[in-house]
Amino acid sequence: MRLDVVSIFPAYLAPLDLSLIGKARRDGLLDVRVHDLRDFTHDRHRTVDDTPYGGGAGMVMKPEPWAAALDSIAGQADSRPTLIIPGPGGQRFDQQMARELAGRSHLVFACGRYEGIDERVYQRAARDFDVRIVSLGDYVLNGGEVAALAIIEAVARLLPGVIGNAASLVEESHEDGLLEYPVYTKPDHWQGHSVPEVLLSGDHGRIAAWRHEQRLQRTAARRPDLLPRPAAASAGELNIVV
Ligand SMILES: N#Cc1c(-c2ccc3ccn(Cc4ccc(CN5CCCCC5)cc4)c3c2)n[nH]c1N
Repeated sequence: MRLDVVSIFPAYLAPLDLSLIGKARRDGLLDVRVHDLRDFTHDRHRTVDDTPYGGGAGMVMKPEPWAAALDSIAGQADSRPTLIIPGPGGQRFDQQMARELAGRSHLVFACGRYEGIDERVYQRAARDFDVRIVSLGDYVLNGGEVAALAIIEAVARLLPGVIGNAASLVEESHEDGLLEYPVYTKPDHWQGHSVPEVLLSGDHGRIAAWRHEQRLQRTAARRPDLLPRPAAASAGELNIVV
C-alpha cells in the first residue's frame, strides 16, 4: 500500500517512522511519503492561507497549493487513489471503514489546518480521486494530522504482515461488535490482586467461555449501544400491519 500525506507540519507525521508502521515501511509493506504543502507554493512567503470570503474568524487554506500538491500525487499514481480529507464534519471513522480502506492500494491524506480548506479543492479533487471526508469523532481538533495518524494506524495494522501475530486482530474491540476481554500477565498475585483462577486452569474451553462472557459484560456496561438489538418478539412489536 502507498500512503501519501500532505501537511504544513510534516514533522507531525514523524510517528510513522516508529514501531510497527516504521517496520512495515522498512520491510517494504508500506510506501509512505509525507509532503510539505508549502513546497507547492510559488510566492516568497510560501503562503498557504488567506482570509475567508464572507467574513468570519480565522483563515482558510488557499486552493492553489492544494491543487498543485494533489496534481503531483495523482500524476504519480498507478490507479485512482482514495483521498481522505479529515474534518469535524466528516463521516465518522470506525473499524468497518478501516477494513474498507485496507483494501485500497493508494491512500492520500490531505491534512488541513486553520478553519479548513477552500471548498473548491474538494470539488476539483473528485476528478482524480475517490474523495472521503472523515471525522475521528464529535470534538474539534486543530488540524487533520492527528486524524491521519489514527486512520493510518488503524488501516495499516489490518494489512498482512504488519502485525506479527494476525491472531491478535481477532476478538479485538469493534472487530466483531464487542469490546475486548481483560488481559493479565505475571505475577499471578500483585498488591492483593489475583489473576482470575480460570486463566490459570489450562482449560481452554473454560477460558474461551469466560473471555466471551467478560466481553459481553464490558460491552453492556461501557457501550450498550454496540450490543445487538433484541429481535422483536412478534410482528406487533414491529408495528407491522398484516
Ligand atoms: N478528523 C477530524 C477532526 C477535526 C479536524 C480535522 C481537520 C481540520 C482542519 C482544520 N481543523 C480545525 C477546524 C476547526 C473548526 C472548524 C469549524 N469551523 C466552523 C466555522 C466555519 C469554518 C469551520 C473546522 C476546522 C480541523 C479539524 N476536528 N475534529 C475531528 N474529529
